[in-house]
Amino acid sequence: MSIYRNWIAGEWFAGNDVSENVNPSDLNDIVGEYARADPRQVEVAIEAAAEARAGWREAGIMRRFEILDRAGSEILARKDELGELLSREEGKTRVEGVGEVARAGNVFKWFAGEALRPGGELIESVRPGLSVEVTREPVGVVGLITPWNFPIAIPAWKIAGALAYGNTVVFKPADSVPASAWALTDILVRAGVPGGVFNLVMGRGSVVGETIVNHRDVAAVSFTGSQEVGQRLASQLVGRLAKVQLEMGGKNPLIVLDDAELDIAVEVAVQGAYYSTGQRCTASSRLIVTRGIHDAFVAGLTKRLERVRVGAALDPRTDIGPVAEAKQLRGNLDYVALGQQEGAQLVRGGDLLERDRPGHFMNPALFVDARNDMRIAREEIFGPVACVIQAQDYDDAVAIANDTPFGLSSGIVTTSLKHASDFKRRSAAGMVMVNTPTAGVDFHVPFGGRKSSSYGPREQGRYAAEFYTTTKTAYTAA
Ligand SMILES: NC(=O)C1=CN([C@@H]2O[C@H](COP(=O)(O)OP(=O)(O)OC[C@H]3O[C@@H](n4cnc5c(N)ncnc54)[C@H](OP(=O)(O)O)[C@@H]3O)[C@@H](O)[C@H]2O)C=CC1
Ligand SMILES: O=C(O)CCC(=O)C(=O)O
Repeated sequence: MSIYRNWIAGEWFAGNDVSENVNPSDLNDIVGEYARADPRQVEVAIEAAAEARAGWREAGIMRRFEILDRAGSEILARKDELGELLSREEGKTRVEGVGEVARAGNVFKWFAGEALRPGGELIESVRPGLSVEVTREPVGVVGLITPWNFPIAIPAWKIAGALAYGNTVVFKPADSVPASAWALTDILVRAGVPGGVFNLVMGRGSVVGETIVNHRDVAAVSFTGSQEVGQRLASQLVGRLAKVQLEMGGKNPLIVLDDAELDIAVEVAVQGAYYSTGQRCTASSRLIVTRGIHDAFVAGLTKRLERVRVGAALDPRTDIGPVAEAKQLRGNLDYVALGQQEGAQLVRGGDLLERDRPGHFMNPALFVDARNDMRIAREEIFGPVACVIQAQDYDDAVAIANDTPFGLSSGIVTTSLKHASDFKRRSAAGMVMVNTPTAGVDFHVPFGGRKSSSYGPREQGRYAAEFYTTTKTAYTAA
């Protein structure tokens, strides 16, 4: 098996250490072997990115547009093949894998256009005879650190944004899912991204990630992953006055009101809580249900879960693939045990599933009689585990929904326009959904949350410019 290499300073570099990319649907299937960059190689990548800054700025917006657009076109043209690769390495179903690749392609197309959109303002000065221009400039070398749950879409929205606004990039994907990151790099290289402007450094966070975060030439770091790591990185980065953007966990509430249409409520809950194996920071892990509909909702959801098929990611009959990693599976099972110790009632699933091939399969777990102060209701589990919390009425439901250390996404299922409008206003989350799952977002609008979920400016859409650029105010005397 040939070893996939890192792209550093315009060349493919081998390494002394290699990671095996294992298919979570079949632990005997090795997707590929990927070189891990050593600290010196990461430094070379950063130095190359620093040197490439001026040339990339001068290359101009048409060149940026062409490269990003070309990359987007190839990603879209190869979405089935790349989607299959993604599903093989991460475990989401083929439909989800292909959908994620299409999203990545569209992200590149959108940011290609963004490179061309006019920026800046010409403002009258308060002093006669002066004019003021406010323009945006790239921040410089940007480090991008991404997680395993969206192996191509998250890298895409960070890389495309960084490059569109004229920055150079050092990109570190999660060690367990390098295949999609490598394929994306290969596409960018063939799309014509100049040497040094974009660098791929695969490997472990403790080695590659730390080197990026602590290097003085890295002006900004965009990170998606756990709150624990994100918070630590932020203090290191702020300590040396670098810019930082964090997208971390969620404990997203889905409120179901008495007036909800039951079928819609059940479907929105199943999709939001369990699809993609619950491995989305936007997953609905707290189902907050008012008294009048509670029993019917629990019965409907339990029945619906009987029809959900857990299986190999590439089996067309599968609704929910395996858990992506052994460590994550162990964590999920520990939370299932903890929930029972805390007094919540496990009404379905939560156990390991045997398939014909060895894989990280578990039955989606549903708890009822949970309280919002239980750890299963406060901590991000990041797996197919959801709990139902009963609320007295709408106001009680909103109070419970907002009582969380997180604030990424929230949802409500209701036929009441009054409650829907009110909830959009009162929800303490960065994204609010009405009659649609808390997970699954558009690629051209801001993404991010509040409290412990996010830190720094929003990702995606035009709002991405806040992180990837810095403003300059110029005064000219007539
Ligand atoms: N919001 C989200 O989308 C995500 C949330 N999570 C949450 O985090 C939990 C743990 O998942 P996990 O993958 O371990 O998340 P991590 O936060 O450990 O990993 C996210 C990224 O950060 C890197 N990293 C880890 N340590 C460092 C470091 N010291 N310096 C720089 N980079 C570092 C990782 O590298 P590597 O893994 O390669 O070593 C990976 O690329 C999940 O159970 C879930 O709760 C996880 C993923 C995504
Ligand atoms: O829900 C989505 O579409 C995006 C989720 C996401 O970005 C994440 O889980 O990290």
